[in-house]
Amino acid sequence: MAANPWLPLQDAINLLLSSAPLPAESVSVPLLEALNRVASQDVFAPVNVPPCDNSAMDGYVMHADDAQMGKQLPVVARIFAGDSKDYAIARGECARIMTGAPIPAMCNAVVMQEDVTAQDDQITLNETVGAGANIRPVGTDIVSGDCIIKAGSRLTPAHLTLLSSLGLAKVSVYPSITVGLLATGDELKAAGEPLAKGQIYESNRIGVAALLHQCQVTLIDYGIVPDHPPTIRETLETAAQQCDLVISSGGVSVGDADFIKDILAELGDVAFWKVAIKPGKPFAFGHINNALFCGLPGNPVSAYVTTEQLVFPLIRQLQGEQVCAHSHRQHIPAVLSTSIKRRPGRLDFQRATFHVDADNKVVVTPHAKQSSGVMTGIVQANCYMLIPADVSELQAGDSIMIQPFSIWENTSA
Ligand SMILES: Nc1nc2c(c(=O)[nH]1)N[C@H]1C(S)=C(S)[C@@H](COP(=O)(O)OP(=O)(O)OC[C@H]3O[C@@H](n4cnc5c(N)ncnc54)[C@H](O)[C@@H]3O)O[C@H]1N2
Ligand code: MOO
Repeated sequence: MAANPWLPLQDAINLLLSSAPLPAESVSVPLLEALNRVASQDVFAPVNVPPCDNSAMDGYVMHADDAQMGKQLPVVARIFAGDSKDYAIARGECARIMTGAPIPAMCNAVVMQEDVTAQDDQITLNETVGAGANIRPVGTDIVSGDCIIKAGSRLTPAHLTLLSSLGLAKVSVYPSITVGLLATGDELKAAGEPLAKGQIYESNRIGVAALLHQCQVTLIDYGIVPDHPPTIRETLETAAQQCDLVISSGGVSVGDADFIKDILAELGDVAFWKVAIKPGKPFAFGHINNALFCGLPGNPVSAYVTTEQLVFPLIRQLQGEQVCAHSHRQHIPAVLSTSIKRRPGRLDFQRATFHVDADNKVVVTPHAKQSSGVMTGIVQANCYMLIPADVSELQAGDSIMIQPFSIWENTSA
């Protein structure tokens, strides 16, 4: 047997990614329904944005030769945003212009109204400006024909705003994937039920479901399943028929009621089930017929961390993103505020809090309680602090990488 039978995280993610086919189909949906989904086609701009040169300020528009301090100019027109008239503004004249209004022919400078003295229909300039001042030229943002969104990009509110600015009401995205969730364990009770001795409230399904909401999957809840192999088998078979991916929690370690790996091996295959991360070492991955299967550890923090570190990259690729095993999350360097001693062997995702100090240094402090049953640690933290597998000791002042919570690396193609 190998000295370290646990799979390094990168290898585990690479195995997950190599099992995740990219979606083939595409659906066109209204923009708001596309939020957090993945573009299935490159999007090319059908128009220029802005469509014409326009004013960036409320002020006065003129030829730049007239935009000299002390100059007096008659105001011969008022131009509003959306105005389609062709104004003829001669040299030695100007027009009142509002933000967003088209720049008339022969004019090439706008002076802000704060920089003029206006009286009756005449202004005196208190500033000199050059050609192009306060003008947003046609196509500054987007030139017609530009590729503005690449296939494989996850669509954010900014993408939707951009698409809308081009007059597009729909966008092509990859179809939703269906994910089944179940929690195994005789001790688990649903909220609202009384607890008998030794029982606990089940919390992993809601935590995982809430995390997966961020990737817009269709969820099917298979509930709490007792540690009874025939019932687990039957639930997994049903879920595998109905879902692209089935996720269970609990029963994946080595206890006498940990049946998940054996049932997975019976119904399909186990690609791996031990990953060198802490928390989250027992994590089973495999197939049941055409469905992919992830068996999360039962401890709530372990289930949460493995969802973020292992299930997310898998789902993102299943949804059409091209995911990179080592940069699917944003990492930033930080300075450790305290010394740490620990048992090496697994990449540790310690729950921690970072802040930026007076010298602009990012300083990170691990949470006092690192047990994989302590969910308050995650709630109170704002990042994971990553201690490499081979490190057993760190000193205050050492440099260390952190992953801020809820910020994904932009791996868009
Ligand atoms: N001899 C060994 N024991 C354990 C090992 C090991 O390597 N050797 N690994 C430990 C690690 S690390 C973890 S993580 C856990 C994972 O075990 P399981 O996936 O089999 O999970 P369970 O035993 O079913 O449950 C663990 C723990 O979590 C509670 N739990 C389970 N499901 C839920 C849920 N849906 N909501 C809330 N809490 C849940 C459960 O009651 C247990 O307390 O194994 C270690 N053991
Ligand atoms: O890996 Mo377990 O998840 O350490 O508690």
